[in-house]
Amino acid sequence: MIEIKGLAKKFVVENVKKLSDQEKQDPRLKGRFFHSVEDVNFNCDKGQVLGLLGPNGAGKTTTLRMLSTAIKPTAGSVSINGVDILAEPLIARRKIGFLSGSTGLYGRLTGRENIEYFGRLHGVSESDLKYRIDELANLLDMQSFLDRRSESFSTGMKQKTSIARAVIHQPEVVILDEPTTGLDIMATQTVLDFIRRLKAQGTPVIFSTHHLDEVDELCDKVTVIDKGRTCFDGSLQDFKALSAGSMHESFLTTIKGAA
Ligand SMILES: Nc1ncnc2c1ncn2[C@@H]1O[C@H](COP(=O)(O)OP(=O)(O)OP(=O)(O)O)[C@@H](O)[C@H]1O
Repeated sequence: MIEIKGLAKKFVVENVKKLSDQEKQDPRLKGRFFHSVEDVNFNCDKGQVLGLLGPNGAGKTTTLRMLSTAIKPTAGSVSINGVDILAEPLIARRKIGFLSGSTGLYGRLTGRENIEYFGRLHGVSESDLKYRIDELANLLDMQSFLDRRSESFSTGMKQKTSIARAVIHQPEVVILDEPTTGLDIMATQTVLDFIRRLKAQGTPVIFSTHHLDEVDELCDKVTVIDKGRTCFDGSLQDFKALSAGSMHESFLTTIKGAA
């Protein structure tokens, strides 16, 4: 179980002139600080999949980067199965599998070598590593390119390799930032099936997306963030019930309600 309470993150703005017009008018800009995330709350239980939604710039990536321990919150708490990630970041890091939107692979290494490298960093034994990589390559349909240098990979190949790398150590919680962005229909389905399998194994999965059909297909829970604040947090059924029409209408209702 992962529990997020009152999460906040502000960044120093070096030069206000460099902000976009939208950011200059954003109420989160306060003096020298841009408060990207102001008050985010949600939790995700064993075997649940949570879809994190929100307009561009809402604070989804900043939130997920805090959960992954990549950046430190200004305020709030995150606990994973009772471990406070701020108090014990090293222990927490082993419990988390994180796919960032900009995860770079080492181009000179093959897909397999990239995954092995991360596995070793996480202390996975050599025998487990071989077994796990074979298993992940099967699940993510990677056999045809696994032993090629990753510099020549397509977007889908890179994303599958990055996902395998993120979960090589069998984390207790999986966090994926827009895992299907830029993927074709087949690769998207492979990634969605993979998330479904994590759920079946009891692993909580939190993923951000702009695709409401994916949320409908996979999620038990929905959290909507707008301007750095949680404006909806509930079950998929409750989210759908916000509107008699489509999920798009439900989404717009949560955003309008927050305005
Ligand atoms: N290091 C930083 N310094 C200053 N501002 C930042 C920094 N990182 C993010 N921001 C700002 O915080 C806001 C939230 O950004 P974030 O990337 O979390 O949004 P998002 O919801 O993931 O958006 P998208 O859907 O477009 O990916 C944006 O206005 C962004 O420019």
